[in-house]
Amino acid sequence: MIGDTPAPSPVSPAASAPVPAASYAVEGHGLVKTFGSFRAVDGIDIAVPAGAIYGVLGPNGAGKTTLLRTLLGIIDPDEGHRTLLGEGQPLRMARQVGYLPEERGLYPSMKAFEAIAFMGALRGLPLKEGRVRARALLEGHGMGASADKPIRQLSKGMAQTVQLFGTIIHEPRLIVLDEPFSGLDAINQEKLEALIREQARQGVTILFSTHVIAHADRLCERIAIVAGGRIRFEGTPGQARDQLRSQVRLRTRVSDGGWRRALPADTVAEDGAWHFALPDEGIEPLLRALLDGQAGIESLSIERPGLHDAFVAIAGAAAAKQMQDAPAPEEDA
Ligand SMILES: Nc1ncnc2c1ncn2[C@@H]1O[C@H](COP(=O)(O)OP(=O)(O)OP(=O)(O)O)[C@@H](O)[C@H]1O
Repeated sequence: MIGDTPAPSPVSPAASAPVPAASYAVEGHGLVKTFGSFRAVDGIDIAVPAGAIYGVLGPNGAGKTTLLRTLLGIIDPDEGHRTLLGEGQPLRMARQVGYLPEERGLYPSMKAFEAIAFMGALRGLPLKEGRVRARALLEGHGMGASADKPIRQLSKGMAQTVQLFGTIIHEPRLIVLDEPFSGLDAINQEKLEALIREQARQGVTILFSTHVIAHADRLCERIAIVAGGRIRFEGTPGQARDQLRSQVRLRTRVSDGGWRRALPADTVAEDGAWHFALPDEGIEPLLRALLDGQAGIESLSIERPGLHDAFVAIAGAAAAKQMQDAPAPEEDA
């Protein structure tokens, strides 16, 4: 579910109306970053629409962190150029960006609200204002009792939430989160998803990397699937799924008859059921043949492929094996 954030229309990229350049919060063109002879980012074009929740999805070592750092201006590309909030020199926009790096780190003896205010100060927010906002953020998210506790007394999930609050305290226009869900339990993952949606509702652009398909599926209006330093797919999760055909599972009481000629050529019999991809013409002609032939339909299901199936088809089974899937949280608050 994408919350109340306006989503781009779910049409194929070819049919999409061109988005005006100013509507992109982040753009990268022909980006290449090598470490020695290794191309960690190998010719990437990316455009993140302003206001979108955008996921960069890929296995460990795919180049996600290097891509995010390159887009942010933390490292310079060997080739290509990027634009952050319309600015060709990304670091100039640092105060309007919130960045949660993959390596987390807070001063253990600092109080939670001070840590948040301190991170805001690094992005230009006056400390006094930061302290007020930090307390409000903590209280607003049920963590008021932890405001004066030193970081070392917080649980890992709470400390990560504090760092996240420090990432957004200066009210950035763009939030970039590198693997924000890793190390969080299901409840804190759910809270983080809610926070991301809340920011997006306020018009903030969210760009995050993940190797958990379920998060991208639930949150993102658009995704880029990255493997081996390249983008293998870019579009909506629905468009990714559309790369595969829906799968039909049919059980019949009668096992043979003239109606079997109507089964598609790719049909396989397994576990007492017929399995095949949904034909282009739909299920209706087959249904007619089954009814006319008195096949005795016991069950029929048509399943749309999940994003995980699409990921396997796009990035390959080896890359998919390295993806870690998380349990789906309960419905959103
Ligand atoms: N500073 C560096 N020097 C040498 N190699 C690097 C450097 N940074 C990244 N790499 C290599 O580039 C590749 C891509 O790394 P990157 O961290 O961008 O991937 P990732 O998709 O974010 O994966 P992970 O989630 O594991 O960090 C990896 O093989 C990594 O070892």
